[in-house]
Parts: sequence; structure tokens; C-alpha cells
Amino acid sequence: MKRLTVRGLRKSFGETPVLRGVDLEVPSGAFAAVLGPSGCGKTTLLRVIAGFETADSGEVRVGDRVVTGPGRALPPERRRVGVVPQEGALFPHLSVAENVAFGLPHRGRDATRRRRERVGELLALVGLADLSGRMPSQLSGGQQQRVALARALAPGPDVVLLDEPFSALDAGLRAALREDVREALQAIGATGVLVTHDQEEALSIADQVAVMREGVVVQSATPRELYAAPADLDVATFVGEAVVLPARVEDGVATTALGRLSLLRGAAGEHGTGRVVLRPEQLHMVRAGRAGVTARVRGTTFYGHDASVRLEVTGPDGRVVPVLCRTQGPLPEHEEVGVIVAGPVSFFADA
Ligand SMILES: Nc1ncnc2c1ncn2[C@@H]1O[C@H](COP(=O)(O)OP(=O)(O)OP(=O)(O)O)[C@@H](O)[C@H]1O
Repeated sequence: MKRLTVRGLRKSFGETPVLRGVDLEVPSGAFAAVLGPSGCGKTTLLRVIAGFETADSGEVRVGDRVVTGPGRALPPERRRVGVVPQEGALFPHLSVAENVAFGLPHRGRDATRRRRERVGELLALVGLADLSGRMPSQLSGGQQQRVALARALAPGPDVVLLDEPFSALDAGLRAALREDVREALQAIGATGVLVTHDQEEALSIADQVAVMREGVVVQSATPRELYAAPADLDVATFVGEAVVLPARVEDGVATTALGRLSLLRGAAGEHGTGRVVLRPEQLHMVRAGRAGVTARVRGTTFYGHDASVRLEVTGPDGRVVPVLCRTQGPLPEHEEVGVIVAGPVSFFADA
């Protein structure tokens, strides 16, 4: 097992900087997600770590080995880094077994037997033991991604990089494959990095989520920390649903349209105006007038497992602000409810 360390990584294409000093540390055997909007440089970061692109500056280490650094760029095949690309990356003219065997050594004593055994192990690990003779065109999208995973794992890499490997799959299959990927990486003891723009995927699968924006990692934390204590307003609204309210803060207490709220980071000395962020599940509805502030129902959206209700509250300055709250069933539009807030909230001062 090997720790992955990325320090100050920079990469431009022509005049356009794409990586502007990326720092990332993934502990040995951990599974990290790099989460960011389209175009923020996620794929470029993976390609530099894998050795498919050269960095302009900065360093990549796998364990103690510098694989990218000043005057050093190990070729991809010597990095002990496996890659699972987006869909459609299998060799179409090779069978499942041949695809998986692709990166395994041909030479040495018993090479043929050892290759065959390793392919068998890997196909069993990804749940495809029966399909070794099939061609890629005879597989479903999910099966193809399992083969791509087996191929990446076959040489026993220290680090496995996955570039949106589930993006073409439907929701149920995605969830199942995510779990299987995690287990397969754990089984071989590899450190994993998954690139995704899907925040639910990142939060549900990873030990650590690094949020990337415009070529830098703006926050790296456990999924729970990231959700509960985002580093800035953009991270807060990108990761999960957020209720954002104008606020005036004095002595660590925010006055908002939802009443007086305590701040997360015990910001006792904090003063001034800004915004607070809270999560919809921190809001609880009670009968109007019983407690909290009064809100008016504007509509309900049903998601199956639960629903969210859109409410409007009137702030201390007379402005009407929308908030979102979890609910079990639909509520009549225009109904009045009481809203109370559980737990502290994040505060971001106006610039
Ligand atoms: N080989 C290249 N030559 C020129 N520009 C490139 C090259 N590869 C990537 N880019 C540019 O770099 C920027 C970042 O691309 P990258 O693919 O790393 O982003 P991403 O975050 O992975 O996006 P997505 O989620 O859409 O795949 C984009 O503006 C892209 O057009």
C-alpha cells in the first residue's frame, strides 16, 4: 500500500493554465474522490499522476518514490499506477481475459500459467468469472467497466485512478459498481482516486473528498466534514443542498430570517454581515405559532425516499427568502408552518 502525494502541481495547455498548484494527499489504502465542475482540471490531474501528461512544475510521489518532479517523469508503465478510464476503453479485438492480461508480464518462468491464474483471480474479484471468453461488444456497460477495473488491478498497482468510470451507467448499477470497486481496491490494498462531478457519488464512496475549482484543490476533508463545515460558500452550495440566508453576526450569533442561529466554528469574535449556510435536514417544521419562525409553503418536490418542501420566510429586514426543508408528505400550498433550526450553521462574511 502506498500514500499518494501531489505537491504544487502546475500544467498549462498553451497559454491556458489548467492546474494552478494542486496539492493532494491520499493516505495509503484510502479511497479519495476528486470532485469538481466540468473543466476544472480533474482529468488533467489524473493524466499527470498517471504519466500521460508531463507537469510544468510540482511533484507527484507514490509512497517515497518521486514519479513526477523536477527533471523527472517516470513513464506510465513504471509508476505502478493503474487507470480505469471512462466508458469504451477496452481493446475491442481482445477477449475479456486478453484485456485483463494486457499489462501482465509475458516473460519469466511459468509466465503463461501465472498470467492465466492472475486473470482468473481478477475476474472472480470483479464478479465476471464466467465471461472470460467474451468479446467487449458482447458485454453490458457495467460489465465492460468491471473488465476495465480488473485490467487496471491485474499488475498489482500501488495507486488506482478512476476517471468518471460510472458516468454512462444507470443509477442502480452505479451504486452496485461503486461498492464493488471499493471492495476490489481494498482486496488488493491499493490507494484509490476517483474523479467525478457527482457530489452524491463522492460523498457516498470516498474516505476523503478533495473539491477542485479552477485548477486548485479548495478543500480536502472527510465527506462529513465537507458537508458540515464547507470551506467557502461555493463549496457549501456545490456539495449537497444548501439553504443560504443573509445574516448579521454579533458575538458569534447570527440574526437571520430563521431567527438567531449559533455559528459552527464557535466564532465568538465574529462581527458583521455575510451569509449563513445550513442543510435542509437542520430545519424542522412544527405547527404555526407553536415555535420558531413562521413560514409559508410554496410547493413540494417528491423524490421517492423523501420529499422537500419549499418555504418562504420573511427576514428581519422585511425581505422574503426561500428555504428548503425535508418532509415526508406533501403540504398544501400557502399553508403556514413554524420552522425551527437544529444545530449550528456555517457563516461566510461578506468580502
Ligand atoms: N490536451 C489538451 N489541450 C488543450 N486543452 C486541454 C487539453 N486537455 C484539457 N484541456 C483543457 O483543460 C481544461 C480542463 O480539462 P479537464 O478535462 O482536465 O477538466 P475536467 O474537470 O476533467 O472536466 P470534465 O469533468 O468535463 O471531464 C478544459 O478547459 C480543457 O478544454
